[in-house]
Parts: sequence; C-alpha cells; structure tokens
Amino acid sequence: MDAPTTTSAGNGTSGDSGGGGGWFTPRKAPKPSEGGEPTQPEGSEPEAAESRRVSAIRPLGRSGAASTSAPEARPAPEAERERAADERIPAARDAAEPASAPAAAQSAPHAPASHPEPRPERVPEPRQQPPQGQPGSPQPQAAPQAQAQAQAQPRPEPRPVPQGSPDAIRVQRTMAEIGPVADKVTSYFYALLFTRHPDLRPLFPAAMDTQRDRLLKALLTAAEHIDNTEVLTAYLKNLGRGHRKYGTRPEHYPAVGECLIGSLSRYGSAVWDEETEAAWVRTYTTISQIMIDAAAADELRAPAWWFAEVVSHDLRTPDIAVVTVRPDQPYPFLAGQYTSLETPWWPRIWRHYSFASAPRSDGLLSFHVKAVPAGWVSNALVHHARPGDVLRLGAPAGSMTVDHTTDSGLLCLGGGTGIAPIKALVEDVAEHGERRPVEVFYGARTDHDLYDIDTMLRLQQTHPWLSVRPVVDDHAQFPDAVREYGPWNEYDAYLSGPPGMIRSGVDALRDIGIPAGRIRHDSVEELVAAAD
Ligand SMILES: NC(=O)C1=CN([C@@H]2O[C@H](COP(=O)(O)OP(=O)(O)OC[C@H]3O[C@@H](n4cnc5c(N)ncnc54)[C@H](O)[C@@H]3O)[C@@H](O)[C@H]2O)C=CC1
Repeated sequence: MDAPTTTSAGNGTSGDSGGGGGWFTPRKAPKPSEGGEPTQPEGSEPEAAESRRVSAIRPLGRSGAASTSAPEARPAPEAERERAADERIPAARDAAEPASAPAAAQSAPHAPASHPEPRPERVPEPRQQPPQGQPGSPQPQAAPQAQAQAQAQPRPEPRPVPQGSPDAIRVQRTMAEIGPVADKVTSYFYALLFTRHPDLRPLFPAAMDTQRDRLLKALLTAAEHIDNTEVLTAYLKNLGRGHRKYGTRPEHYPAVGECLIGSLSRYGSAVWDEETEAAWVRTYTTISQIMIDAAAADELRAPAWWFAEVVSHDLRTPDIAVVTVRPDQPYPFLAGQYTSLETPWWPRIWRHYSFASAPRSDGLLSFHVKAVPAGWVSNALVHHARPGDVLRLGAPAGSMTVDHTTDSGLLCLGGGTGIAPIKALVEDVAEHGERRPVEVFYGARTDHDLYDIDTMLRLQQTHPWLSVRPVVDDHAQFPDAVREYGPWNEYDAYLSGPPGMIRSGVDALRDIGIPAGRIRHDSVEELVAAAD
C-alpha cells in the first residue's frame, strides 16, 4: 500500500501511489521532429494524440519559488483546433494482459495445521446493532415500496460543494467534473504521454491496468488535500521518494504535467477556463516541486532500490509462503512498516508487503505472501520464487509503528496475512524491554488459515505481557471479537488485514470508544491497489 500507514483520522494519504511519472511543470510542446507527437503509444489510437497546449509554467528548480508563481499568459487558444482532434479515446491497450499472468492460486486441499491449544474464539452471532449515528451503524431501512421507487428512478448523487482556497475550489470542481469519466481521462492521459514522450514508456510496466488507477488516485488524493499542507506534503514526499525506484527524474515531471493538463482540460471542458488552468498550474507546480525535492534529499541517504536475494521459502499452506530475503546492503526500517517489492518475472510491477519481523541482527527480511487469484506478484512469490532468486525492494514506508515514548497497551487485530506486521510489532515491544500489555486478535476464516499461530503462541509463552487470541470467523465479523474484552481505553489500536476488515475494524473500535487518533492502519486505498 503504499499504505500511508495512518491513523484512522488520517484518511490514508501517504504512500507511493505508483504513477510512473509525477506531477508537473509543463513546458512547451515538443516538435514532431523531436519525436514528441507522431509515435503511437502501444495499442492506442494514433488520432488521439492531440490535446491543447498548456500555459508556460515555472521551470523546475530547487528554490521552491515556482510553487507560488502565477503562470504566464496563455498563448492564443489553440485549444479549439486541438479539441477538434478525433474524439475517440485511445484504447487502454495494457489493460488486457491476463493471459500472461501466472496461473491463479492453487486450490489443492492441505493438511490441517496442528495447533490445538488454545481453542480459537468463535465470533458470536451478530449482536445488537450499535445506536444510530454511531460509526458502523446501519442506515434505516427504507420501506420496500419506497426502495423500489428509488431503484426505478435513480437520482444523481448531489455533488459536494467545493470548499477552500480559490485554487482548491477550482481543482475540486474539475475533479468533480471528470469523476464520472475518470477512466477515459486516465486512458487519454497515458496515450498523450506515450505518444509525446515515448522515451518514458519503459519506466512503466508492460501492463498498465493497475498503474492507470494508481496515478489517478494519487491525483485525486493530492487534489483532495490541496489546502491541507501538512498532510499533502507528507503524502507527496513519500510519493516523490517512492518514484525513485521507477527511474523518475525531474525532467519527467513537465511531460507528465503537460499531458495531465491536456487530459483534464479535454474532459473537464465544462468547467475549464483560464483561471482553472492557472489554478492547476500552480497546484501541480507545487506538487511536483515537493516530490522532486523529496527525491533529491532521499538520494543523498539511500539507494533508489535494493537487490534482495531469496534465502528461504517456506510454503505454509498451498497458497501462503513466508519468503525471507537478504538485501545487498543494509536496509533500515521500523517494525510495522512495509516495502515495495518487484520480482524478476514481472519487471516494473511493484507490490507492497509488510515486514513480518522487527529489524534483525542478521539483516534478513521476511514477508508473508498469499497468492491471490490472478495476482501476478503474489503468485510469482508463492509458486515460483526459490532461494537464489533476486528481487528488488523499494524504500520502507508506513507509520504503523510503535510509539515507544508512551506505555499505553497495544490492541492488535491481524486478519489473515495481516498478522505479519503485528508479529513485527510484538517483537519490537519485546526488544525494547517494555512490559506494556499487548493483546493480539488473530483472525482467519478457518483453523487451517491460522498459518502462523504456532509462532504467535510461542511468543505468548515467552512474554507474559502478551496475549494472543485466535479468532476463526468466516462471516466478516472478526473485529467484533474485541467487544467481548477490554476495557480498551488505555490502548492504542493497530489494524492489519484485508481492506474490509480494516474498515469494519475501525468502526468497531470507534464504537467501543477508542478515538480515531489512537487507531493505526495502513491506507485502505493502497491495500486495495496492492492486493495482488
Ligand atoms: N499492513 C497491512 O494492513 C497488511 C494487510 N494485508 C492484507 O491482508 C489481507 C489478507 O488476506 P487473507 O489472508 O486472504 O485474509 P482473509 O480474507 O482470509 O481474512 C482474514 C480475516 O479477516 C476477516 N475479514 C475479512 N474481510 C472482512 C471484512 N470485510 N470485515 C470484517 N472482517 C473481515 C476474515 O473473517 C478473517 O477472520 C490481504 O488483503 C493483504 O493485502 C497483509 C499484510 C499486511
């Protein structure tokens, strides 16, 4: 994910969202003779390459002055001519490569795990619903007739009224306008980018399906937080650092920005005017500057990526492996963080995996990987990786880490392979010699899915402050198990697992009185993006 690990209040806004380019300082359009126009992007329609040009934007620099400069006057509107370009949207060529994906996860039955003690909790039958208005409260049921009418006459969702600075309002207005055609905007954006800047194509994966979504999500997130300098800066710094592993360089940002503006102006034409363009120019000049500066600072202290050799591969179930690697140089990280990982079988496709241990003296790193159907990276890691294979790792990220300045207890919910970072947190507390209570709820759909219960129970035996409760539940009510225990008012909460579990876990924890600021988890959006 480039999951901003975040507190629940934080909206999930950090992380590297993976667009191979970045944001922008548009520059003048390349001439055809420079290879900027005519080349057709792979699989896209050649006619779609035209888009309107963008106002001049401050050149990239390190001073940051660009971020507040107003754009120069726009050149005469070529837009009309360019808008007349073919209306067809280039096909998203890369969206369809499933044939080359590894086989879906194996489904052979496996031997039952042998960890009879203690008996897992069984989640009770659905309990009384929380009061209305509480997080997680069900909405009142409409009468069947009214429901039928509502279905028969769907009404468009009312658009939220944009709020904030004038630039933020214009940016949000554009986002609202392009929201319904986001997929077209993204396809068009990449067609422009690869047509005008074919040299950038090798920075992106062969298959662009996930990549396309990620870039747009990064855009939405940045736009959403444009007035929230603190959150936006943290997010963009992480994004900028994360882009180093793709080979992104400062000179790529103008190209991306130019094509982004071209796409937005085309699909947001109903709200697009000079002021809107100027607002986008200012906004993304700021954005690109933060990313470029963060990448430059990171370059002074860390490599863009690490090579890491697989040293062991332990198949715990037919579809879950514990993969341990040795990085080629020291890899500093904190327990609870995650990394991006690329396999040799799917170049430039990166996925996030949480570290399954606190930093070890031998420098080895472990990951728990579950092969999911059609999951390229996960299947490669579970079914193909063997000792001796060399992976690449990006920088560590995430803030789901233990605050050692307090002695609050830790309430940890780990669902499925989400137990991996929870185990790392437990080890971290143990290594700090603390005696703070740590209560782990380990959720799985069946007993057999509790693939790491033996390790967790061993830790429990060693550490009297640790309690581990396996919870077997196939009804997506695993987080409800915490309601049976407590009180939790002296605890910080950590959630790790499937996105749905995190969402309902946050609701359950808020419902029992844990403030949002004390609930930590990786970004749900990023977890969704990283799911294969
Ligand atoms: N840092 C993190 O947050 C990490 C997240 N993960 C994610 O965890 C997931 C693990 O997948 P699996 O092992 O297949 O888990 P799973 O689907 O088998 O579910 C694990 C547990 O969560 C519960 N659960 C699932 N969906 C739920 C929902 N909507 N509401 C409430 N409870 C729900 C299940 O009942 C089960 O007890 C993956 O999506 C992976 O990306 C993995 C490692 C770290």
